[in-house]
Amino acid sequence: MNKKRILMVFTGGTIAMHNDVKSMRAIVSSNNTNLINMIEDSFKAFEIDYVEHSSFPSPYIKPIDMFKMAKLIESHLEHKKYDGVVITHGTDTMEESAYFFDLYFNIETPIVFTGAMRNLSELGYDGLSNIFSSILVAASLESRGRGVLLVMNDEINSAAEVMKTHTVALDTFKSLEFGPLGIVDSQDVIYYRSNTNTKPNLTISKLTKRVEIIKVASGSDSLLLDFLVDQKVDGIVLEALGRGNVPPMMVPGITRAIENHIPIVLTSRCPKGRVFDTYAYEGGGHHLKELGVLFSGNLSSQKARIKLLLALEKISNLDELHQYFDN
Ligand SMILES: NC(=O)C[C@H](N)C(=O)O
Repeated sequence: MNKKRILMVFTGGTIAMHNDVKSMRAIVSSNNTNLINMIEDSFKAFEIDYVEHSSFPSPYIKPIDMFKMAKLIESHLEHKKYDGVVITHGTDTMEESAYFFDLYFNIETPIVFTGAMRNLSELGYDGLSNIFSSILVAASLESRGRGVLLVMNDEINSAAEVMKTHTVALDTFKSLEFGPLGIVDSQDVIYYRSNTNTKPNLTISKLTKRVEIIKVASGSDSLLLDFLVDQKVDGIVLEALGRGNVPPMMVPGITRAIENHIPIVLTSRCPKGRVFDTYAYEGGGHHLKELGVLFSGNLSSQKARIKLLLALEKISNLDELHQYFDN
């Protein structure tokens, strides 16, 4: 039987780090040779091609890097047939890169993100088992057409739903609202449900915009909104209160941004649930909707930012942007 063929792309993160002997704190490894040797020893049942893209701690990864990675993977997939793709990535911004890819790619081939919470020097390094489960998921026919996936701790999550929820725990990645799509158990890839998201096709040919996030708190006013309008950013995501409400002192800033053709996307600082136009008081969701604010369902602010960055490359008209967000 032919071996399944996997494309593995290294981008960095704790999965490829080790402890500095002096400080005993994690530092980036200069190459992935150790990791590749471990993979080669363990996974002889697969044919794996390796791409050493980078060794970034993931806080260094910018949206433009995500775009370049997506292009690179696209060109590999055009030149050779793969059963699946596995991308190793730092966990801090993994949910953003994975969601970027989810919006960008419109293919059946499984793309799986994975990483580690413990580095190569630490007891209980979880990188190898995460890579193993990810290869199994990427090679599984059951994974085709499910969008981009994130596999850690033997759980399979959808890039559109998943979030890093714990600073250090091995089971940090959770789809808080819906639970995992499935699991890996004794080398079996088992799916329990289908994805909830209907994703717009946001395959883009360039990435040029700047979108910032403002977190709303009690007493927030228009200071940060005014600053971003003055800076001429291309879009603003508000991580608002509860169902999607802001203090009335923010309304002048929101109005000014929209008058300056800067789209505003509404998310909630609650980790679960949709934003909705329930409240008609000044600054309430209904009022914000009347002002022209875009609603982003149950996306986190960091994912809504990625969606707006991509959407703005396709469209700048507010009415048409509503098509990408109001669902
Ligand atoms: N577990 C990790 O990978 C965290 C690391 N700071 C990173 O995102 O690169």
